[in-house]
Amino acid sequence: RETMAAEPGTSEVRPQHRFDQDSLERYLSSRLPGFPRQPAGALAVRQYSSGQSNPTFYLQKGGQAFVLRKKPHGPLLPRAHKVDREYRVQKALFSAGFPVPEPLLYCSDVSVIGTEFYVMQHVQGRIFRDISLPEVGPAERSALYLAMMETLALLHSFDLQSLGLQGYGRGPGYCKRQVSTWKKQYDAAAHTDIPAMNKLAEWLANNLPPDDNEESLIHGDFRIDNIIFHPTEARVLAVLDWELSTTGHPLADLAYATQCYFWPASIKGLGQGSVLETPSFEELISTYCRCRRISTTLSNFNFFLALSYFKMAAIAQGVYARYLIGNASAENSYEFAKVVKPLAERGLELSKRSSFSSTQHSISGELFHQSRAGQEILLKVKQFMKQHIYPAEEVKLFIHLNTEDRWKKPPLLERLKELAKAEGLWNLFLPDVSGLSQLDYALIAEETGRSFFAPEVFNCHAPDTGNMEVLHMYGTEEQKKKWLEPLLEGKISSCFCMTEPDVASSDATNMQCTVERDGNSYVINGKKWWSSGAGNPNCKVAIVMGRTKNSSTSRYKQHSMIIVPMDTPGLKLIRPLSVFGYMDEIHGGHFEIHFNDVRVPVSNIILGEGRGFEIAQGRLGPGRIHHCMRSLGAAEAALEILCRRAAQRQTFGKKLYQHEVVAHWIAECRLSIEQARLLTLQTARKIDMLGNRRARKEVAMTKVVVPRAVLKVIDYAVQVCGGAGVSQDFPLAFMFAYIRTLRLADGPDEVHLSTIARWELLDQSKKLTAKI
Ligand SMILES: Cc1cc2nc3c(=O)[nH]c(=O)nc-3n(C[C@H](O)[C@H](O)[C@H](O)COP(=O)(O)OP(=O)(O)OC[C@H]3O[C@@H](n4cnc5c(N)ncnc54)[C@H](O)[C@@H]3O)c2cc1C
Repeated sequence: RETMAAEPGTSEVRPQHRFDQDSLERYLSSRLPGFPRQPAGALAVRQYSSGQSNPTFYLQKGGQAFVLRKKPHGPLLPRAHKVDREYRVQKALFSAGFPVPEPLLYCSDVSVIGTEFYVMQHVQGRIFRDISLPEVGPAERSALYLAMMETLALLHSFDLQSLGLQGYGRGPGYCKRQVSTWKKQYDAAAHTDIPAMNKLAEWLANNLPPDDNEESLIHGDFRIDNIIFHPTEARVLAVLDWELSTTGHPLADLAYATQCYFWPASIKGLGQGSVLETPSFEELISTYCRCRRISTTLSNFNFFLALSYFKMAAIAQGVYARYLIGNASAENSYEFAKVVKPLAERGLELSKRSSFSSTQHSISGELFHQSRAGQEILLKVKQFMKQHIYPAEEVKLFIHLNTEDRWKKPPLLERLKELAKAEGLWNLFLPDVSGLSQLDYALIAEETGRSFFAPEVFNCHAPDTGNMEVLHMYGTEEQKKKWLEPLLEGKISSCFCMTEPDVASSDATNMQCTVERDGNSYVINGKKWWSSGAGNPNCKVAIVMGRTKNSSTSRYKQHSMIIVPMDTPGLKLIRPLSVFGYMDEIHGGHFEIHFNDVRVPVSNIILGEGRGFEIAQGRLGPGRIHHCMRSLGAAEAALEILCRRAAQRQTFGKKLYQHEVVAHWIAECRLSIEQARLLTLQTARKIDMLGNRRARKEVAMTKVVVPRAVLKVIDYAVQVCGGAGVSQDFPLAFMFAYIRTLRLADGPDEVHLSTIARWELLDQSKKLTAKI
């Protein structure tokens, strides 16, 4: 016989499952197209160790691999082990493009290997036996679980008729039948009395859901270890083990797939031992509901979870019964006797829970009411981050920063942008386009701020956001068509040129750059620096602020903003500026730009001569809040790094977090983040209710408080990580450099503090006047 390349998870065929391999080989040679005929007697067979029901075998001959599933030998429980049904459902699903192994041949002739069997294609990929997926990082784990949920939603979306599976199930009343089937199976296999099992059966029978006539194709055993994933991507290649598939209520599959979140701590070791923390239960539910376009508030989900536990308990009892008669297909079958009672007890407990929904509650979520659309988009963004952005960051994007192409946009970033756009996660920062409030968007911005790359993927990154706001609010139709539209589509990017090297620009009236009318043109002369994004190869336009000669005496009416295409003669990129040594290439860097007689048409002026300060005020309010929320996302990411490191490393006989000083730092970080977030949300709400101008004091307060709070968190995280914290192995140094600039950019702290004091004094004087 052939020596077999090792197939993970297989062993020699167990004695009780042996069959006539020569007979099988002869049969396959004559019936299975493409099965290698020569040399005879070379078929190698191994048995998969997992799976408690229909024994499954790995077949190999002539470099080709197949999988065979058969009924077990000996007496069997009624209605179980129907391999012909498995074959039929796989065939229908494969034809519909659903990920299942291609079924190749079914044999009802028991004379071949002693029982019915079928053969399917062998799919090469990853199977995770431990549901907590310890072999992958949190981002990949989330991505894999979310892919699994999307696949489940796809399964439930099929129309039975179009699959040709009419009559596959037994009609309406699935839940009722399930309760009675599993009760019968349990009774047939039970060897001791377990009161919780009886009570649970009774509760289920008396609390059947009113919509028990729903009929979708359901899998019946939908778990992560029944899925083959792509070898490197978070993509489902095949769903296995269709023995329990039928038609019925889809929430039964969903509850079964998410039961691990409620798994009793006392049961360990049956592939379900650890509680899954990432992704959360809510995320799985919301992914599923989004894909099926149903509400995330699931009524009667307690019934389905209780049913799941009842079924698990009955299956465990059945496996144990088969073990007692020597007919179980896995080696650890005897352990199943111990789990029946705790499973039944957990089922009873779950039956009493009143509601399950995917709405996540946090202190800020309860105090600040998000719109329904805001909640949904936030959840979609969270999933997108987990499914696409974190895995991309882990494997590709950070590596790109160290290549010679680092000033170019990595193609992966462009692909992610397309994906985000297709999902409608695009231009969320602009209320008139997204329909979101500032409060809604503030929470979304925080989520995207966890990654350096995410804001751009969602077309929500500075300075484009601010420039788009300017053009949207103040641009002419022609300006909008020419520049706003391609910016909104993400086809081009832009920069904003206000700060100058030769004058203190926190007082913008110092500005020296001139914008002078000359016939049908404006001519721009001057030097700018810190023009963020100007080095992006896609940066096609700048909004430039400069001094215009006019008759007004007000210091704040001497300046104008004007649109300057980057390829206008006379505009020259002089040099990129570094930020604590970082060039920030992926965001297009920060450039010094000189303008020498740069001539643009008069139609490029925005709003009109002398209106520059007016525009700057309108531009900076919401933008500052978004920056602050994004940086809170970075603070959360830094605190996560801090806590992980504190739990991993040990000094002087204790884990780092066990030293009280480190524990206090952790607490301080949490205090800072919560306080800063509450202020930011409060400001966002005020902008929503009263507009930018009336929220100026709050905007200034937020702009001072948040960067300070976030820097404090990052600094503690650096301290706890030791030398690693300032190295390229951790993102903390880059985070620190970036957040530190927020205490200068968009106005230094001192300017904002002066603003706050001015408004405070004004408010106090109003109070005094009111008292008099
Ligand atoms: C990473 C980064 C990106 C940037 N991106 C852009 C961009 O895209 N476009 C753009 O135009 N600019 C950008 N800037 C520039 C930024 O907005 C300016 O640096 C900022 O406005 C301060 O101006 P300045 O550097 O000229 O500092 P100055 O005005 O010289 O101020 C220096 C210091 O003086 C003190 N000071 C100032 N005013 C007062 C006061 N009233 N009371 C007490 N002390 C005071 C403060 O401590 C202040 O930090 C960016 C800056 C950085 C670091």
